[in-house]
Amino acid sequence: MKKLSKYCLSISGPDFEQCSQQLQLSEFVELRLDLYSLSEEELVSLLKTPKDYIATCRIEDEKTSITLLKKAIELGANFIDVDIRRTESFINELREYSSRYDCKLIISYHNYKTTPAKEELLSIYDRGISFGADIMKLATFVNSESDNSILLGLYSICDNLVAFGMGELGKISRLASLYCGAQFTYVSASSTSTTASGQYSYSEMKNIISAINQEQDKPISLIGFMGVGKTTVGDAFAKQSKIKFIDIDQEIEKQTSQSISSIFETKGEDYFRSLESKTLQDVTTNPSSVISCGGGVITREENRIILQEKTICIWLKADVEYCLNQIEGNNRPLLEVNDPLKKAQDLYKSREAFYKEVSHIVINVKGKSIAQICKIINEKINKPL
Ligand SMILES: O=C1C[C@@](O)(C(=O)O)C[C@@H](O)[C@@H]1O
Ligand SMILES: [Mg+2]
Repeated sequence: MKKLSKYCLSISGPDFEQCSQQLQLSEFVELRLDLYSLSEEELVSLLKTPKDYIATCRIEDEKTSITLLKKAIELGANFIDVDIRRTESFINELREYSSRYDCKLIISYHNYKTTPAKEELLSIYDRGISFGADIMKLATFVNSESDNSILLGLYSICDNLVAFGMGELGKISRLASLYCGAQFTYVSASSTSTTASGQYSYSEMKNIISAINQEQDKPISLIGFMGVGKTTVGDAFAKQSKIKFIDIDQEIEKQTSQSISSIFETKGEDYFRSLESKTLQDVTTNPSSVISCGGGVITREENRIILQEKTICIWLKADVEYCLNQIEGNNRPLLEVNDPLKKAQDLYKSREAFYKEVSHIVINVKGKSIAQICKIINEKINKPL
């Protein structure tokens, strides 16, 4: 099945103009056919919308409801929502009809007063599934925090479930359900056009989730001592994730047509650090990339601010001996001294606190393969939504 948006905007209407306006807001909507007053022509135009939608009709009269829902099925509904309290023949007829089209069946249970005990909800769930529900929806009124636990606890037992609480106290379960396994959650067009109590508006829900996931639109930066494997890991991770790889040192060498050692030699470390800052500032504007930094990038405050605020900063951590071992034979200008180990240890000591301060994620790399490190990065940065 096609991947749906996580937010199902319940269109409250009631007239055609309002429906059309609200429809603009989301790629996935619920058409509450019982709430609108539309002409035949307007209804057909609404049901022909290219958006993904659930058609719901809570009109008592089963005949009228069946006619409207069948029309929706014919005109492109992705789902129809049928209340479990309907007669068996009503449910069977619509299940049979929807199965002839590319339309799934949601069977829903609502309780506007309370949240029944877990056992009762489970038996309602089982009944819905046995009627042929593709998704079983349980929406109950939440009177205490423990009602939220009951509803959310069902996700660990039931598949194809959308369960959440109504009312002010249930609000949080509408958000949390997405993190428990719900395929989608219902939202409203605005705080004044909710179709049930406790719904977040579409923009509220999006804002909350993007605040939770705030790092996601940022590039990944790798910091850590020279030789720890930032370039190798960064390159491998970028290839595997099909995103851009940027190595700051390589970038500077490209731009100046000079090697890092020769920049150090001819222009000095301060000059190099300025180039590094400028490059870091430029490359951190690209969200889908991995940026491998030089080991000393954190010595400048302006760089630390950029890394912390504009990137998901990962510290690849290992002791100095391990790092020196890795770079044996490589040309590292800062270690062109009589006692490189001592120099490296001093450098590490002066930088360690900065690595720690700036990084959002720390990975101990010693004894791990590149593939293992990439896997850990993936696990740590991947958010469910
Ligand atoms: O059943 C549901 C869920 C809902 O009741 C809610 O609480 O968001 C809103 C209804 O429009 C929809 O059919
Ligand atoms: Mg490097």
